[in-house]
Amino acid sequence: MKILFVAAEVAPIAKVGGMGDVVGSLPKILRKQGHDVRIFIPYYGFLPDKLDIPAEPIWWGDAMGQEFTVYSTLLPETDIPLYLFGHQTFARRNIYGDHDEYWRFTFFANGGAEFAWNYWKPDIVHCHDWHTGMIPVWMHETPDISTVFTIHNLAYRGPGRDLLQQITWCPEYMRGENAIAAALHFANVVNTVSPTYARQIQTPEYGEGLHELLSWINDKLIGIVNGIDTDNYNPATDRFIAQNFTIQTLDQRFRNKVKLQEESGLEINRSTFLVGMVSRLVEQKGIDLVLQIIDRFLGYTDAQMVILGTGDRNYESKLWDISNRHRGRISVQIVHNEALSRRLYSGVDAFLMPSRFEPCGLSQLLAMRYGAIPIVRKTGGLLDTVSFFDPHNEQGTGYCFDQYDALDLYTALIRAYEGYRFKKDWQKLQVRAMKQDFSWDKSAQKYIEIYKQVMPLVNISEDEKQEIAIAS
Ligand SMILES: Nc1ncnc2c1ncn2[C@@H]1O[C@H](COP(=O)(O)OP(=O)(O)O[C@H]2O[C@H](CO)[C@@H](O)[C@H](O)[C@H]2O)[C@@H](O)[C@H]1O
Repeated sequence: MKILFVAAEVAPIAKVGGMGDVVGSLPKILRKQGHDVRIFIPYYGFLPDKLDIPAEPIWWGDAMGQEFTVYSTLLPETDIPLYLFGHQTFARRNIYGDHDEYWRFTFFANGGAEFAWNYWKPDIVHCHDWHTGMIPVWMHETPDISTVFTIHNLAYRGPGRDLLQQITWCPEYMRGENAIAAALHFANVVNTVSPTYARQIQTPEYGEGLHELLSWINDKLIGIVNGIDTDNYNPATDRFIAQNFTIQTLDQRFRNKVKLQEESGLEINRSTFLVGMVSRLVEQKGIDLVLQIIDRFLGYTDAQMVILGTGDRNYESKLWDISNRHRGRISVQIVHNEALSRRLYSGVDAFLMPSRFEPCGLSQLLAMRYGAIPIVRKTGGLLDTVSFFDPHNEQGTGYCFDQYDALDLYTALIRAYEGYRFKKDWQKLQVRAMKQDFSWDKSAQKYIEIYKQVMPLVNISEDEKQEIAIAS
């Protein structure tokens, strides 16, 4: 099958959060399975620092009354063709946060559709989040291209219908009040990134105002849990961490902790309980709960914390204030730093993720991969990927709490703090967490199934049709 991924982010060259990880890792597995997967992203101003891009474009196009160019290169260290949508609106060095965000990503999506119609025609355009929400609308009358739309974050719904009508071709028949809603109506299949979240978004509490529409389309809505790139994120070979280790050499892991304490200005002590967070600092991630309990937690225990993240100014400055009050006990790093994130995953004892909602979450998977025990709220993908630690039966992989409530979080943190004193049990818990299979293998298979389901009939050869008939 020929599949074009269209997205605003791709790791490792243009990543803000988890969507970038997915777009950077799933295509590798799909290509290994013999599918021709290619990626289309904006040509951001910082990309020439990160990869070789030929000076000459491969294609010129028009969308929304503007000309654009497309450049062709490869995703670093892969054979995946990467197409860059070139226009000066993307020449800036940031991905998000500008006043014209709705315009420029709708323009990008339109460019992606033009590219798929006119230059490299895929069987399926796989669209990611609101930035690409209009593609299923534009494509739905193209008989030889189908669309899959993945919701990584429903909280961002993109431009409303009025703006879309002003800036782009928004056909009369289009339904949906914003870019995401339009995608939900017109994509051939919609998925989100865990089964629990796929159910939750059909309720008013999690549906961001779209729960009725999501329930209505539920026969084409599925949840597929994310994987991680286990070659790239491997504690045995990771070149960014101080000490490589495996399950067999877990006793060496403390060197990463000491290094992290040193690097973050914390008191160096390998037996102090160290909790970490790597997160976008936004409402979704439960930062307000953390702010409510942090003084008490540091006051009543001798634990330490390292927080790495960027996001809302308000959260950034409150965390910064706290770090000034508890010097040597908590380190707050307001930067986006991939290498430091790996040193954090490999050095902390426990990893905190008290999300208000969580479509899947990759950070808890990375934490487990690196032997850090997750402390999570039981919601969305966190519920699907972290199981309750039961020391008596030696089961479970982390500490979980139910309610979005500061006391519940505090109790879970204290349980983990106490649990850490029982070194043997803790080590068994680490081994169980590290043994979990978070590779893409199973989930990639599920994506292949949905691609097959929506494969345009006109693109299927007679032989393949016969195979399908036999199989069904
Ligand atoms: N300051 C920083 N420095 C370095 N690295 C940082 C960082 N802040 C975050 N990261 C990295 O960004 C990624 C975050 O991924 P998550 O999936 O946990 O959350 P996110 O909300 O961004 O993703 C959304 O999309 C993904 C993908 O579908 C869903 O899993 C998730 O639930 C949904 O909210 C991790 O790789 C993490 O290490």
